[in-house]
Amino acid sequence: MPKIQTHGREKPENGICHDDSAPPVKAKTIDELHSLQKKRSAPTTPIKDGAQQGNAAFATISEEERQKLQLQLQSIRLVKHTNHSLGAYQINYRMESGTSKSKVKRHVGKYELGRTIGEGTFAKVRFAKNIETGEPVAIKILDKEKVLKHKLVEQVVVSTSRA
Ligand SMILES: Nc1ncnc2c1ncn2[C@@H]1O[C@H](COP(=O)(O)OP(=O)(O)OP(=O)(O)O)[C@@H](O)[C@H]1O
Repeated sequence: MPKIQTHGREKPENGICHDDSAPPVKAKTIDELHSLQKKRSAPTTPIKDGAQQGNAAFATISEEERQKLQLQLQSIRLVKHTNHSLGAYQINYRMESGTSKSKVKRHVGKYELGRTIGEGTFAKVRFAKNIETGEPVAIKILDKEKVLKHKLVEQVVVSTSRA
């Protein structure tokens, strides 16, 4: 096999090879070297308006793409908001109480509502405590819409009058 020629190259010092392809750095002090490194790593891609408004993530994409991304972000936020503040129980409770309040009631009369302990087809059952006596009870919260839809009002009236 023919030997590979290494014209113009000196023998490696101490067996260590050097990459001589890059031009030598002309810096005499550490500060000069740092400023040269900063200049080299500066962005070369032209920055659009978005970056100037502090929106660097959208700096190198088109206006149409930016709008699409913003829409996606908004819908993600909406889903998160819905999960946190509009759980099934809360919707049911608002229907049952007949109000359009966005806050969930923590009290029903003298009862302080606690965690949900069961769920049926038309109702949720929550743990509650009588704030006067401390007596624990189970409170059934009916889904008004479902009760009306299935014409169960009479049944509900009968069962509550028995209790
Ligand atoms: N007094 C109670 N104490 C403790 N848990 C209860 C009480 N009443 C109901 N639960 C719990 O709540 C769940 C839902 O009760 P609910 O009466 O609404 O429905 P269900 O009769 O069990 O079911 P469905 O309405 O679908 O026939 C029950 O399965 C039970 O686990």
